Amino acid sequence: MPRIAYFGPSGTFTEMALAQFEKDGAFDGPVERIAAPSQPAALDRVRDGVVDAAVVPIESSVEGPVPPTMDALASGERLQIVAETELDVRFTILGRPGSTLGEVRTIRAYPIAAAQVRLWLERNLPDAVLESASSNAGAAEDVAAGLADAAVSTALAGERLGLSTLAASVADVDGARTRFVLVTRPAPPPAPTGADRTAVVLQLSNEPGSLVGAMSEFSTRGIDLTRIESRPTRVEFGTYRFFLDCIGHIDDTAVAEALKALHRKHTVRFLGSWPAATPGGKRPPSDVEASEWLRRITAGEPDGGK
Ligand SMILES: O=C(O)C(=O)C[C@]1(C(=O)O)C=C[C@@H](O)C=C1
Repeated sequence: MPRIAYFGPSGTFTEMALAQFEKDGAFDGPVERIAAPSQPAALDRVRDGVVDAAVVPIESSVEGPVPPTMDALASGERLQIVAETELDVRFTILGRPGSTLGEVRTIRAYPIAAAQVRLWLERNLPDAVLESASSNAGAAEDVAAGLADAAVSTALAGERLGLSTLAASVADVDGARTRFVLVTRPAPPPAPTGADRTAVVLQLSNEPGSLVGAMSEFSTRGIDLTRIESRPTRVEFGTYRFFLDCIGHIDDTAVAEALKALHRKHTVRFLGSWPAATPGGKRPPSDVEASEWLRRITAGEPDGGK
């Protein structure tokens, strides 16, 4: 049975994302779910071979990148993203049974969750002290242990721990979604579907124009970049890594050519090509017609007039 780590403890959105991958048939059969205390810990278990894969959150439509995931993918042994799924994110405010919202003096939240309910907290719990928790389900465990009065959490965590719902469907931004990825040790990427995403991390040489030059490897080939993030290298002040996502698969000639061109000049970490959960954006141009033209002219045949 495959062993799959996830950012836990049990009851996180990340566990729901793993359940979604299971439902979508990402694994051959049942899996053993293994909770990890953080995203880097989940990914290290993949590196150590303790688990076959890990599920981690990577991007929120409200808060953007999930930094611990990005940093853990950029350093250490290379891992590869093989699938993604997206979930609607609405939080449940949990308290101990019998408690009310009016009694809440301290509330715990995972920072990325807190940022998604800031306005709600200002309006509904203006005097409560906000404290940091290790995850959404970790916040609920803290309430169950008596460390805080309330948690910004999930309904699933509330059910598991027998807590009361003080407020349901809490979100500052309607339609908020988070994207989660399934990560394995390096392996041949899943076959192209025509609606794929490719991700790399670039370590650019510190020269004028190197970022523009890297971007132009994509733009001149008609490749649609869907995300650009920078994170400090943490080695030298003022040096950054760039995370780039584009539409297309490494089997698409345009994408492969762009990555080869980047590799010639910079350090490129390939994070994978995998099917996009919500197809969109412009596919890279096909290479079929141009290759056929090249074949004709090198075979001494008429060039087709184009
Ligand atoms: O999986 C969880 O429940 C988490 O605590 C993580 C996480 C995240 O890091 O984005 C997941 C979804 C929400 O966007 C808020 C928090």
